[in-house]
Amino acid sequence: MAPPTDTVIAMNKVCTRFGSHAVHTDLDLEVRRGEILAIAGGSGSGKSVLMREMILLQRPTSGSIHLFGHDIETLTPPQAHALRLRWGVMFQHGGLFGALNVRENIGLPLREHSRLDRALIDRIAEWKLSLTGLPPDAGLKRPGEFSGGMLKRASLARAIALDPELLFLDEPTSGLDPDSAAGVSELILRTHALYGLTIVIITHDLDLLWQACDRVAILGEGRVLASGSMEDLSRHDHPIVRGYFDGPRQRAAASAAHRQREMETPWTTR
Ligand SMILES: Nc1ncnc2c1ncn2[C@@H]1O[C@H](COP(=O)(O)OP(=O)(O)OP(=O)(O)O)[C@@H](O)[C@H]1O
Repeated sequence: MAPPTDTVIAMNKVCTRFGSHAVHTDLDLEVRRGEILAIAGGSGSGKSVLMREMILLQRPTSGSIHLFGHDIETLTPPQAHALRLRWGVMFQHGGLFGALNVRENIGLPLREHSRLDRALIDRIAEWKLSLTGLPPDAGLKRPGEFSGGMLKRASLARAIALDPELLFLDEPTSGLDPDSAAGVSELILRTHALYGLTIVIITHDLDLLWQACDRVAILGEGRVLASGSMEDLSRHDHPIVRGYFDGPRQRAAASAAHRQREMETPWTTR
């Protein structure tokens, strides 16, 4: 049966095996239109594999996946191509090409998938770059000249080059100092508010989970152990879920989120 129209991604009874190693054994997950959903879970719990399955880079061993209402098993190559244009992906390590400058990197999806001329593509790339808070001259630099936080911003600019409906962010704050991580977290919220996107984030970052995400799905034991808001999950008693709430770091992240909510800036009203 097709999922409801406000469901962007529906995964049912997904199993994923590599030889005898079962990564997902019975995984159900729904991504709803307009939400920011985080996928969290321990190392090796299958978060990246799950994302690769969502973006058609990998097939599950069994189970069903519907993307924008389309069963991936019945997709023709042109349908798969059309679907791929509806999402943008920010990879963990940026995925920018070192031989191109940052503006050319951001313009790459437009060069591949549109007939716009070079000058217009450059203008659009500069606009996307400015949305991420990078200075105008940043576009002429090579990715190798950027700090970790700047790379994440440039990579986000490329992910939104084609104005996607759906955005995948793989560890968007990993490896960043707390200030840069907070800046990227705020940028995610601003991008979400500006474009009304659906966003799927893979992250371990407690501050990001608390401050930016509508729902969090926690993976473990081959499935989604629990999903809901961080407030909902804080009442869950599975030991892996408790790991996100018990301990000084966990409590500090929760208190910071509560303080932030009280201050209520325009893009942190959730
Ligand atoms: N192509 C592959 N071939 C064989 N095993 C794989 C392959 N891709 C992933 N795996 C295995 O699947 C499991 C889940 O990997 P995955 O990268 O999804 O974990 P993760 O939750 O993203 O972990 P981390 O947080 O450390 O990045 C791991 O045991 C990994 O070794």
